[in-house]
Amino acid sequence: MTETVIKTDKLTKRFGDFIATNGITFEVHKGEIFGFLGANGAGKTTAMRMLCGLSKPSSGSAQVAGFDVYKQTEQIKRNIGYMSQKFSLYEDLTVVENIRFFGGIYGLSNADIKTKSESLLAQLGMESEAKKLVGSLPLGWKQKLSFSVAVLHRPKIVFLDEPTGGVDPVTRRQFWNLIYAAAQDGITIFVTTHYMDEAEYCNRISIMVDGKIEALDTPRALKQRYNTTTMDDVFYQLARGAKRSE
Ligand SMILES: Nc1ncnc2c1ncn2[C@@H]1O[C@H](COP(=O)(O)OP(=O)(O)OP(=O)(O)O)[C@@H](O)[C@H]1O
Repeated sequence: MTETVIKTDKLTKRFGDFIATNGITFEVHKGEIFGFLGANGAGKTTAMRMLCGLSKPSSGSAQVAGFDVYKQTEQIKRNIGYMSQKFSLYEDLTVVENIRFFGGIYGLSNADIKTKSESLLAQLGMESEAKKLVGSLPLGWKQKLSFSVAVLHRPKIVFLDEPTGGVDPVTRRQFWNLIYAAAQDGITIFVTTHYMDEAEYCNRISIMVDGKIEALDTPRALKQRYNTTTMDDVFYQLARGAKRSE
């Protein structure tokens, strides 16, 4: 039977009178690559912050890795990885110092950190960059490194908020190879993106419009339902009626 690692029921976040995330209900399964799409301001980051235990919902319920988002936020944080375009590594530490630092935060032993950093650097082909400052690396490398660090402690789920923003298609493709490898290892991937080619790489996608999930299915089923051949067009058909966009 498929294991459910995220389960929400009418999850809602209000800011005063404004409903940023409006009653979303969905499930994500173990090892799935789940795309969380929506136009700017649709409510994706707000929803993701609640799932990561960083923001308390106004109403509804959610369990992440089996833990409750109201009462068990510390357990949630220990079982997830998180990466956003805005939060990255320490630019003034070297590659290997960053790996050591985050390994320590995640509670890995020194021996484990050493083995993991060697295999991580080999996987990324970054052995000769180990002693370089992260700040001196190209953005695409930083993002790949940042992802690898976010899964260093082998979390059950990794949340990625627009992880590939601003990099070229080749680098984005390489980044997705890392995502596939992590998913193969049983890590569930929850990813927001504005790139529709990336949406195609997901097992299932939800599309949010003005705080609500308007569609949720495989890319293939969504294209059939909206009678089109591209995710771009599915997205456009759903999002064109959106009242919010920034
Ligand atoms: N702390 C807050 N107080 C008031 N309004 C907020 C707050 N955080 C977010 N919002 C509003 O909630 C709405 C949803 O924002 P959110 O950042 O979740 O959207 P998003 O789908 O992640 O958009 P983007 O793709 O631009 O990151 C926006 O209209 C935003 O202005």
